[in-house]
Amino acid sequence: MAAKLTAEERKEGLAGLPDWTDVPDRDAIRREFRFKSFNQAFGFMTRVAMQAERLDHHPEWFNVYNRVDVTLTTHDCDGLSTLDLKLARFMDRAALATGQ
Ligand SMILES: C[C@H](O)[C@H](O)[C@H]1CNC2=NC(N)=NC(=O)C2=N1
Repeated sequence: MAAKLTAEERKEGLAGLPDWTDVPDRDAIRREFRFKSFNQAFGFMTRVAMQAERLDHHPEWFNVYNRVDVTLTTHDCDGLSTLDLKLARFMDRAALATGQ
């Protein structure tokens, strides 16, 4: 089971993820991705979905047309774990590769 990050690990991890922000009243992070089209947004979601299955770690997300709002947290430890940092980094790379 994924362990909750310590305050130090959380700070270090988030330093490398400047586009992600803390969710108020929840130990979670969020980012809003915007693409040129629904096709690009859904392509991004498809790549992320396959990685989420590989990691056995799944995003909370909401899509409208070209927008994908993502919240990451680990239900198993009721907070942020290394899996959230991993998935956030993957999403940042996938968004760049999609041509955001
Ligand atoms: C049984 C299964 O491995 C767990 O429910 C996994 C699946 N995906 C998950 N995703 C997220 N975000 N948090 C979890 O704690 C989690 N747990």
